[in-house]
Amino acid sequence: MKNQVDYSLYLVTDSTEAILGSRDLVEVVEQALLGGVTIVQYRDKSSDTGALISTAKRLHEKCKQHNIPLLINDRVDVALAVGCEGVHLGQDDMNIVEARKILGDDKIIGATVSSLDESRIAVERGADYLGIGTLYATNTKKNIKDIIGVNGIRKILRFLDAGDDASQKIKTVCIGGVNASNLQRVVHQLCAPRPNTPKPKTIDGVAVVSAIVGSPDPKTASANLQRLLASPPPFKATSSEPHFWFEKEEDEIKALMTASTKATKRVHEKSPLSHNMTNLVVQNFAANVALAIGASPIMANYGDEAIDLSKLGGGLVVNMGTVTPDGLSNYAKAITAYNAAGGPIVFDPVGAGATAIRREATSFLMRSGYFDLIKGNEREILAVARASGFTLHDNSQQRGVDSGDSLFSLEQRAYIVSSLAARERNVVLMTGATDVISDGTRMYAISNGHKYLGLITGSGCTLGTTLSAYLAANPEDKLHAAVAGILHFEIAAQHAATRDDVKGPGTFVPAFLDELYSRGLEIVEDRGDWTALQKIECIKNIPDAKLLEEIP
Ligand SMILES: Nc1ncnc2c1ncn2[C@@H]1O[C@H](COP(=O)(O)OP(=O)(O)OP(=O)(O)O)[C@@H](O)[C@H]1O
Ligand SMILES: Cc1ncsc1CCO
Repeated sequence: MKNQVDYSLYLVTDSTEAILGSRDLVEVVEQALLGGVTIVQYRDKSSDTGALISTAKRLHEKCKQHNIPLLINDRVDVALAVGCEGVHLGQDDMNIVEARKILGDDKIIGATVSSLDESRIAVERGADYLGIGTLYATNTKKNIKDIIGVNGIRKILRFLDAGDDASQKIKTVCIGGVNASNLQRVVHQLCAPRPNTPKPKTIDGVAVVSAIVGSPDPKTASANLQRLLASPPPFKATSSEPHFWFEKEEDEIKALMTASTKATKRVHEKSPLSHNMTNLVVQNFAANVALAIGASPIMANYGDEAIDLSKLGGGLVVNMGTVTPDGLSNYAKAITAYNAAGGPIVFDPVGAGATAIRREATSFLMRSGYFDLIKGNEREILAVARASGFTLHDNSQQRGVDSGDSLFSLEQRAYIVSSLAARERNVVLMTGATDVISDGTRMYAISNGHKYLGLITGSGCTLGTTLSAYLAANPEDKLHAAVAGILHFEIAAQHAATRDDVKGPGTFVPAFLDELYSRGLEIVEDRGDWTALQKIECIKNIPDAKLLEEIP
């Protein structure tokens, strides 16, 4: 019986005022059952035993009517008293072996784990499933130590895959901050293909708390999460399934140019908010670039403010150019808010590989949530690839925040960028004289721009600002949106640099702002055409060089 349990939409209850409010928990759970949750865990850390048993009995009645198992968090005695289907034990709760002796083999015993060691021990002690987390920080769970992100969960899944039969067969659910706006990408990221693993262990379910219990309509919220679980995510094929939609490269480029024109028009129509949490060097320049391309900038570094800002339909840039401990916790809050609202986030890991602090900051931010687009120069993207779990066969240490000469060929860069995008299930852009961008499947090299962009500070940062607005205004295809933003930015730079009044990097900056503005207007008013100026190449063949290896 317990082998048939469906862990896919796993409801964990919460009776706190902040989440349940004044509603009756049993009624909320009944609604969730009607909406389609597949298993329920009753979690209540504050009620006394009598109240726990009484609520658990009522919950069990409802669960039985729907043929759904009920587990009790922490309290084996309550599970016994109620006769429900099992328990879920945290690291500080009763040992699994003891619980098994009391409950017997037929009951379900789950365990919370957040490390390889805890997973190994839980399997050895005979847990039926693992609740792996914390995935993302939530308002109820802020203990940073336990936040392991998608990568931490992937590591545990791999570890289980490499273990004995019990390890391979154990069921898994992820927990922490899963909601309707991130559920598909979390599952999608956790199911990313792995080299030499034809059928990798994937997650069996997602545990949800606030997105159901805190919803004013738990039935609809659960049904919506079920629908999201059942439908394919809005992503295209992955890099393990090469998929090109155009037989001829020129057709692909033509489609890209049509999409770019549309994307620029949309930025002007919508004037999306570009919320910048950026470094101290570029604040003013970034705000001016946002205005010049038709977006609405706001420089807002207070993390809690993102809860409101994220609901305004804009995009967020997290740029760690002048990172501080305070900054990091503010970025994490904003990432949580934008992920919850579903707004795009551009991550600019400035100087990512330069110091130990920046390497740790990169890894912390990658654990804090999902980035729709990660952009950086070559060395920064290499550092991000390491933080994502790749080993790179390159020992170069980043020197400053600006990119130096390229370490790799164009094809090698495309390989790195597309591998990272496939693993993160997002878009990755590596800037330089030639930019390389990929969503894990499609790969483009863009050679527009001008060398003056490399001679002023903040060209990469303000490109990030530009991309946040392009992604916000064009959510249906992030790769196309980003290409459009890059073209707008770089073709404007070409125009500016070749003007008679521009004598060098100093006079280039104001001319660049003027040209960003005029190029946008030309497109909007159907006076301009970038087709003749674009220098885009589709990259179809990447080397099978062992440049990157996923950490086993
Ligand atoms: N030599 C060049 N020729 C053409 N375009 C360039 C050149 N160098 C940089 N760029 C363009 O400048 C922008 C920023 O890229 P770059 O790699 O210099 O970013 P970065 O090092 O992160 O910059 P920063 O740290 O100053 O913000 C991109 O649009 C890129 O294409
Ligand atoms: C120069 C510099 N230092 C930290 S951020 C920054 C802006 C360019 O990335």
